[in-house]
Amino acid sequence: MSSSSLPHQSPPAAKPIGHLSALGRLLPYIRPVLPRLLLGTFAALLSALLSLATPMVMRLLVDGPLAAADAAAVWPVALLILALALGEAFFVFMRRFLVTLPSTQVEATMRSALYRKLQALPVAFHDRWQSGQLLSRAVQDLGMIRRFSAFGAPLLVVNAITLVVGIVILFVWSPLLASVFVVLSAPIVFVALRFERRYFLVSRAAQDQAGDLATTVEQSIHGIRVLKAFGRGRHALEGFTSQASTLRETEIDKARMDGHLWMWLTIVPYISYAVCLFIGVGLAADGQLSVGTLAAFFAIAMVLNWPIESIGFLFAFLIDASNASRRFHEIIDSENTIVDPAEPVSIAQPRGSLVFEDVHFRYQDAQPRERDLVDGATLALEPGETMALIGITGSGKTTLTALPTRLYDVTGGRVLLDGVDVRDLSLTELRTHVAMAFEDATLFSASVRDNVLMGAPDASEAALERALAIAQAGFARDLPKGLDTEIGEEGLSLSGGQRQRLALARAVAAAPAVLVLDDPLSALDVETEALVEEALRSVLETTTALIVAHRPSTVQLADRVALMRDGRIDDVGTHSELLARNEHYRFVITSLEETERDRQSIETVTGSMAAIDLDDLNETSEEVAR
Ligand SMILES: Nc1ncnc2c1ncn2[C@@H]1O[C@H](COP(=O)(O)OP(=O)(O)OP(=O)(O)O)[C@@H](O)[C@H]1O
Repeated sequence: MSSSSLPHQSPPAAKPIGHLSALGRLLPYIRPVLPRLLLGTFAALLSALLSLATPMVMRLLVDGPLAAADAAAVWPVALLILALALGEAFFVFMRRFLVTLPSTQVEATMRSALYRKLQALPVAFHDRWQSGQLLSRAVQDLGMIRRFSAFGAPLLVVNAITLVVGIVILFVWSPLLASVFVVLSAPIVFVALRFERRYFLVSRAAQDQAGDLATTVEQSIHGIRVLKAFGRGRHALEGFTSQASTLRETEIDKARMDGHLWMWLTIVPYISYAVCLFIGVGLAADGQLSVGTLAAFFAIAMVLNWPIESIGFLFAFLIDASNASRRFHEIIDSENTIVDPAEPVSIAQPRGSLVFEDVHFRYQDAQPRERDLVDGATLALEPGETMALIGITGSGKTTLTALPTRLYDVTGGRVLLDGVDVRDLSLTELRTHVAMAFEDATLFSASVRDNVLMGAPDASEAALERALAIAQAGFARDLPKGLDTEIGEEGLSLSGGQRQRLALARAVAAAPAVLVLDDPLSALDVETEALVEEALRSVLETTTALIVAHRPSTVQLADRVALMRDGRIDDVGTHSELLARNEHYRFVITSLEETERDRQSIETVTGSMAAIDLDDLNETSEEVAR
């Protein structure tokens, strides 16, 4: 899927909800730490109010001891100003101390909630969302929300209150000067509104672009072997650089808008001060205003300078945080369609009968005119039966095998386990009864033991040994720390065949009633595959198995074979029955045999090449050269 077609990547055309509503949605996460955050905000408010008190004391100083030339009276006032400054510093410290802890807790709680949701959301959700978009929400957006709750929000509240209190003081001292100051500062509101409209879109675009960039990094690291093998490093770098410069331009756009707003927020108040100074000096000269009041008026106006100037970045901060909240809630609000039923049925002793009953399935992004990918598949597996599933590529085999464990839900028909619709079982119980191994064997950054026992953490050591033996994964014991060896991210330090064998051991260790294997032996060489198949027979005697087969030898492992064609089960029977009666089956088997022959010849050639002595090769080439 092309990245540009993903719905979450482009900024929304219109604001779905306002900034305050978007931030209000964070309340459930903030509520537990709200008292402490409010206390921090209160400390910040006290420090701001103390900063306003200083000019008031100065006014007393100028109109009192200074006007009366009373030097002795200056000292107590100076000490009072010092005390106010110390008080202000103390409350600044208290604000930081009080808000840091709760804001990190908000971030951690939200991150856990996001991770829990991502785990619960169905595979169909993950098909549509790029990993980088999820990653950037989990890291960048939540960091933004933490900083806003610790710093932005308290400062916004405090600065707003400081501004109001400061303006009220100005009005008390000189209604005329205060009115001039307020009226001349009014254009700031229009500038801010214009800024809000434009900044909202650019801020959202930057956050989405950061997500795209994270996706690119993730993909290139994930696919580093392919990039290196095909010499595509430069191409990947060019793509990354182009994305990075797009993000840079967007960030510059943001900074430019911020800078413009900041400029107006600086210019406009200073024009107001200049006019006020002009009028104020006139008033003082006429004796309508004391010199102390005029000095204090400007001292207050200067204190208000910061709350006014900070509106710019705090407003930008608020928009960034509200966008971060929207992006977070886009995940949290995603509907999880694959959930436990209201009243789950339980199967105490599963026998392992698996039935597909007129099953239909189509992916979410399928076009309306396309037929269903699984288009009325009906298939019954008896308890303990091993059924191979074959068909030409794209016939829907992998998709069908994803339905019993509810990786996807059927869009029509039913999948029954021991006669119970799989949607009526709790997901935990269902996935205990049905285990899967995929062709693409994913392992985690954990020990071999933890990887294998993922589906059965309480399994005994004997069960673990048995699973490893069946999957021919004895090599794991020879790793540096045996089964406690940590395997690298996604098991990339192991060979493809080794990873597949561990993934198969994981499915076997889960001791399920039904085993669904989607071509899990494809990376094994012929001999190892034969050994695994032989060992699997012992498991498969008691376990129902549905095995997607791409090799004739896997087909022979099965009791019966189901032939899938155009999303339906075309025929079911033993290998020889189908060979005798079904032409399409013969065609599929022939093509599997041809593919297998090609594979074996490649293996033989690779094996012989490995056996050639390099000295012989050198001698031969020298002879050829001669
Ligand atoms: N997550 C997905 N979203 C949309 N379409 C998908 C998705 N996964 C598979 N498809 C499409 O479904 C079709 C059938 O895929 P599926 O993997 O089930 O076939 P298959 O028979 O297992 O093929 P193969 O033998 O090559 O593995 C393909 O055309 C594929 O493009």
